[in-house]
Amino acid sequence: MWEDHEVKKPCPFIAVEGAIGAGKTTLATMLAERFNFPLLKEIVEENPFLDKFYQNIEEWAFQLEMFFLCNRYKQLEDTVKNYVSRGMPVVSDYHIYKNWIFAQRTLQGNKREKYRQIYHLLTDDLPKPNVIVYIQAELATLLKRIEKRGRSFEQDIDPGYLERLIEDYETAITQIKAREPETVVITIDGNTLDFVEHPEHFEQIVAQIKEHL
Ligand SMILES: Nc1ncnc2c1ncn2[C@@H]1O[C@H](COP(=O)(O)OP(=O)(O)O)[C@@H](O)[C@H]1O
Ligand SMILES: Nc1nc2c(ncn2[C@H]2C[C@H](O)[C@@H](COP(=O)(O)O)O2)c(=O)[nH]1
Repeated sequence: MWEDHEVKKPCPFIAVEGAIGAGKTTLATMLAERFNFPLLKEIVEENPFLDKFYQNIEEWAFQLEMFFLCNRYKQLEDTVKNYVSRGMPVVSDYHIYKNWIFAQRTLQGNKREKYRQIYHLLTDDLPKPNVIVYIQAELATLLKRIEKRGRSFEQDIDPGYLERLIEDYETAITQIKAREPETVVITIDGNTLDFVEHPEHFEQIVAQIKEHL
């Protein structure tokens, strides 16, 4: 149980967010290790639609978004059962809202409306993270990191798509701040803070998070 407080604060459910390649998985893994919290990690490599999606977004968007949604729903259901409902902290490399951020960008018309209804049915009653670590990164940074990560199906991602996602994330974070004032949002400058190469940058982030735990 999480009972390490003089003033009662909620048990940490931390989500690391940011656009593709911002450094979510890397930072979430480092934070989980540092705080000794269980890590909830995105399933990417086994996704059967990602490759096809990047070749033809319009054709494959609905299948891909549904696959991500169902996978994350199952993962979060397990996380709630195993950790959150038992008062145990957890760190995740995504927020469930990510599904809707992407779906608004990739789906149109009837399919978007069908997806919206299913998204709300599945997620409205799920516990949401109470701390969001948002890694803000510009296009040049994302492109560099995507190249560094080297997944073949991501190497030809349209920079315009990434640019729009950067804007979508900015909008989404602003909306979350307004809608959920109780959620702590910590914004990290992913362009200048290099927590991979510079341990002192990581320590800076840890100190910022500790203030809210
Ligand atoms: N702050 C950083 N500085 C330098 N390289 C980074 C940084 N964060 C992540 N990386 C590298 O960039 C690539 C993408 O990071 P990753 O954590 O997979 O991003 P995301 O999960 O947001 O898509 C990886 O190769 C990782 O090692
Ligand atoms: N269309 C969507 N694509 C998604 C979603 N979640 C992840 N992704 C893509 C983006 C990357 O190519 C890859 C891994 O994601 P990272 O954010 O960890 O880089 O999968 C989604 O919900 N919809």
